[in-house]
Amino acid sequence: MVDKNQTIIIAKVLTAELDDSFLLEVCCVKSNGSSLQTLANSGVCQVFSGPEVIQKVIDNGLLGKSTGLAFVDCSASAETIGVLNQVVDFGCCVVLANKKPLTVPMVGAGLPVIASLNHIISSGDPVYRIIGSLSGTLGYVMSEVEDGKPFSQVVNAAKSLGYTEPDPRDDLGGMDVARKVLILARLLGRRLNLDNMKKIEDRIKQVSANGNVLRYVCLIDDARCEVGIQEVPKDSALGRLRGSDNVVEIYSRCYEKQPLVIQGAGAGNDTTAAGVLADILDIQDLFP
Ligand SMILES: NC(=O)C1=CN([C@@H]2O[C@H](COP(=O)(O)OP(=O)(O)OC[C@H]3O[C@@H](n4cnc5c(N)ncnc54)[C@H](OP(=O)(O)O)[C@@H]3O)[C@@H](O)[C@H]2O)C=CC1
Ligand SMILES: N[C@@H](CC=O)C(=O)O
Repeated sequence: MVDKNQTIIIAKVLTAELDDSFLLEVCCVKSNGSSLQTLANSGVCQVFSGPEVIQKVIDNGLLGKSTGLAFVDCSASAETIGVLNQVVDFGCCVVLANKKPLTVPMVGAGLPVIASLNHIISSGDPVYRIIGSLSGTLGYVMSEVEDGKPFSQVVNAAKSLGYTEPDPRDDLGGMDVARKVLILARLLGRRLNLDNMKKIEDRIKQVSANGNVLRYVCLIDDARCEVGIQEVPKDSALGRLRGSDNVVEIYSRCYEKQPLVIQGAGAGNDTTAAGVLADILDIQDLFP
């Protein structure tokens, strides 16, 4: 286990399961804002400081596929990309919540968006269009501001509820959604980069009194891959979204008139942790 400053190495990592009570202790230390160093006397682990320890773990072959250990990146950092490349080269299985490497992490937190899309793709069903709202933070902010709450108060609440990225500007500026959409477009075989994404102009001021609402919408079709604020009917699937819910509609040959719809909580610590755990369990069949 690694945070920005320390690495914990469990003594019997290759032979024994991680003890639940120790895991709980680690969670308590982190949520109290204390240092992992406080666990040094637990007798369960050794605690090291500095990034070079991770390199030692890699060099000692602890992260090869044959060890049965997976590498799980729950940071929001681009600094992990070098380590990720190395462990992938060793044949180690990787699970990502981190979107900065721009390769298949979770999209929609615990929602089965990637799994459903992979299912459609592997059945040979061509996907024509994906439309959705994929930011728990922006969904929450928009519906709370609609209800008359002040923007700054709502953004603070979104952060304390665990919806935002560590730096909420990633959500508010649309970059977090842009990463998710790029990841989906790449799954469809589109060779795009973040620079290719078109940002629709801010149209907040133009919302009329005709029953429409603003939603941060993402759209992928043959011609477009775009994210931005759109005015949508209040009674549409997107308009009805409340709180941190995400919704994704997938249109394919089989789902031509009635799209496959995935909807539910798209941000939050619990749903994200459940999604990471599901991904870890999914890869266990790959181990000998
Ligand atoms: N919250 C959500 O609803 C969802 C989040 N995600 C993704 O999960 C990731 C984490 O989000 P969240 O849990 O909210 O963020 P937090 O800031 O709460 O947690 C990030 C953790 O990563 C650690 N970390 C940061 N940089 C490094 C590094 N270079 N090496 C090792 N550890 C590092 C931090 O260490 P330290 O404690 O020392 O700061 C911290 O413990 C993000 O990529 C986000 O996009 C995905 C889906 C939903
Ligand atoms: N910050 C993200 C969390 C999930 O990726 C969001 O608000 O949707």
